Amino acid sequence: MRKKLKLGLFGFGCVGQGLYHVLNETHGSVQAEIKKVCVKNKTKERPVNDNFFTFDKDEILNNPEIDVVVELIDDARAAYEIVKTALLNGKAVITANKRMLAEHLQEIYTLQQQTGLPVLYEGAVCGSIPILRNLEEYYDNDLLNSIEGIFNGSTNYILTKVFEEKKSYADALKKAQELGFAESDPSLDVKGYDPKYKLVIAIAHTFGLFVNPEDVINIGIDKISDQDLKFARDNGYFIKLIARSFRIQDKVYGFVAPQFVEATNPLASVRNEYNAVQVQGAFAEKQLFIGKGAGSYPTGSAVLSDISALSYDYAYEYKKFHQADRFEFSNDLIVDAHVSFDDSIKISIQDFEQFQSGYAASGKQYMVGQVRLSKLREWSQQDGVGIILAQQATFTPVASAVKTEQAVA
Ligand SMILES: NC(=O)C1=CN([C@@H]2O[C@H](COP(=O)(O)OP(=O)(O)OC[C@H]3O[C@@H](n4cnc5c(N)ncnc54)[C@H](OP(=O)(O)O)[C@@H]3O)[C@@H](O)[C@H]2O)C=CC1
Ligand SMILES: N[C@@H](CC=O)C(=O)O
Repeated sequence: MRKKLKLGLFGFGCVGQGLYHVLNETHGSVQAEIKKVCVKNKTKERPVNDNFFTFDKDEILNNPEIDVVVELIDDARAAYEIVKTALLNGKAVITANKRMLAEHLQEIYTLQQQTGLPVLYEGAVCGSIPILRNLEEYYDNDLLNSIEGIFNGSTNYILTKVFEEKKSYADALKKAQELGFAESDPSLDVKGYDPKYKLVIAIAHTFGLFVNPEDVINIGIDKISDQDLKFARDNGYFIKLIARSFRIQDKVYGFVAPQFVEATNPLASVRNEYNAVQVQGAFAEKQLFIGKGAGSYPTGSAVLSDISALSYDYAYEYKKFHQADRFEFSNDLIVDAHVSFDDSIKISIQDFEQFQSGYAASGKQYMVGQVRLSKLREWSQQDGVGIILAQQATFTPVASAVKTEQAVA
């Protein structure tokens, strides 16, 4: 028997309004009713009756009639307090707040165990793509080797407009904001934080590992230059912001970085705000999910699906976390990268594990080769350094590179 759920909604912006509309469009097939919506700004005009709204969070959190809190606000710190209080007050939770989840996932897992109440968050990872429930249910017995793809709609939209339509970066970003794709602080998108938060959540459900987001390297698209775009076009490549995590023996690696991809790579044809997630299992091999990764209705539909799942008492079991395999997160990796930097910056051939080529043009230097991930993190934090991973980049654990060198010697 499906339960009829009484919802308390936090946030009535892009996603909150998307949920409101998709829930109304289901005409009762999802048995759920929004009882109250808590918002922040007292002077904002609302598209529905004012009686629907409150500015006092306790009107939802302390309301015994409400059994599910749907948290869709743009403030990760406030969201954490809402989610924690809701659980402690006996309410199930649905959230799309990837930053809050990534920063508190282990604690939220523990709170679920302690309270026996579920927290669902399909909308937090790649919008409308149903990846989390697939990782939990479909792939529960497959040994997964990697998960990677385009995890951010805004940057994919910007790259599409800049690369294919030759729009300016600033105009493309402005449009992504107007369309509701970008975060309230768009630097979270363009600097690669948002896809990193999603990757951290995906890692928990792929490898059963709770990783601190600060340990995961994120390089964004904000330093991609006209010269990089020209290089890509001249060679028949696209540039995509790729989040990836993979397992080599007992180590799990994960990072976000832009990469040159060949036109034949399936990710090259994923355009605008679409996202793509490629899962590789030991037995199923490669499978690719594509769908809208941002926007009001696509994300609203993922939240609606979580509401529907709650109506039949679905909860994540964190199956990979409970499996016997224990992995350790590591950044000790060597990758192939193109590095561009202003003349004033000190990067030399010796910084590379293996130097492949280099040249100087228009006051900038360009170097290509194999470099440690930790070096890329250091460089990515400096103004005037741009980093793009090579097409078909190889990823070599530092330990095995050292062993190979010793064997050669
Ligand atoms: N936009 C997208 O495509 C996607 C967004 N998300 C995530 O969903 C969440 C919401 O995003 P989005 O809808 O785009 O954000 P918006 O900026 O469009 O809306 C944010 C809403 O949160 C409300 N709000 C902010 N702080 C508080 C608070 N302390 N208490 C109550 N209400 C508050 C705002 O109130 P007010 O109306 O009064 O200003 C507003 O209604 C974010 O975590 C985002 O990362 C996830 C997937 C896709
Ligand atoms: N800002 C995010 C919104 C969805 O998660 C994105 O652009 O992907």
